[in-house]
Amino acid sequence: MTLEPIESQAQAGASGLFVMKCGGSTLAALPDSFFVDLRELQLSGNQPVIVHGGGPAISGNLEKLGIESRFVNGLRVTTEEVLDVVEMTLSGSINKAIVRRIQASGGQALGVSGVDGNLITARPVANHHEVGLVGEVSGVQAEIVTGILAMGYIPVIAPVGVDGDGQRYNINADTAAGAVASYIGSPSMIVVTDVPGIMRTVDGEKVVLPSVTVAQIEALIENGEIYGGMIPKVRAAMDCIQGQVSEVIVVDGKEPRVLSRVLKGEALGTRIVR
Ligand SMILES: Nc1ncnc2c1ncn2[C@@H]1O[C@H](COP(=O)(O)OP(=O)(O)O)[C@@H](O)[C@H]1O
Ligand SMILES: CC(=O)N[C@@H](CCC(=O)OP(=O)(O)O)C(=O)O
Repeated sequence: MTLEPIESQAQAGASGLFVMKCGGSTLAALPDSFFVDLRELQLSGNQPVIVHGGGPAISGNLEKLGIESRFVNGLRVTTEEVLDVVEMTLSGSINKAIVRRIQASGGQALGVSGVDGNLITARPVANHHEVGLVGEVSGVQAEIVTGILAMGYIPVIAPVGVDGDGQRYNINADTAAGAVASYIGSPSMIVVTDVPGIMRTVDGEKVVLPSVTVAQIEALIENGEIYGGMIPKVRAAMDCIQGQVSEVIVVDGKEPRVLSRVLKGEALGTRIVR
């Protein structure tokens, strides 16, 4: 398999619209300068949309409450009892912590979960017999996202979905972010995590792949070089890289001014392209 660098394509496009997924692995470690960079991007006419995770915080809260938690293929087995903690953590403390950090940097943010205004509608995943109340996205009310942007706020979205009967679902944050990017027609999605990109071992050394195509990803999953928490990211990328979403970039949130550098097309992290 050859993995040649591929030139960056759309970045934020003319609209300045981009979706950023922020993983629970990195949220607490994000420096204040990350939010200053975000604020400056917003001031210069970009339209950031944030979808966040919070897996480690959910696991911590479940442990404190003595509720058992386990994952099947990267998805948390979710009962109603677990879902109470998932919703409390994602839509509550994590969502509001991000909103507060943006506001403290001088930016304007409005936090919602996928439940608010039926923003993210969901249905049970195919393997719901194994994982319980985990959802896949059946729709996104794009006009809520664009409406929040039009008011001058950065939408901060927690990945909890709802169906027509009012049933809640736990949605993997990478999956939710990819769906939001698709439905709002964002040219790119930036996945901010705790590693410098998608890595593989070459001559016994770990190297970051500057770019990978959707076809190459399958081989990397097959040979075990992509595993665990990276799997939902690349699967979400494969699902959303079509239509208007032309690239998904996986980057480390601790890299200085990572968002503006990625949007300028700098070779940082891994770009997943068609
Ligand atoms: N090929 C790979 N390159 C880089 N990281 C990988 C790879 N395969 C698996 N991973 C794992 O994926 C993790 C990121 O996923 P996860 O912990 O779920 O983060 P997040 O909370 O940001 O969603 C990395 O810390 C690393 O352990
Ligand atoms: C179904 C499922 O597994 N949902 C995730 C939602 C949070 C998430 O995805 O957070 P990260 O991005 O930090 O991993 C969970 O319960 O942990």
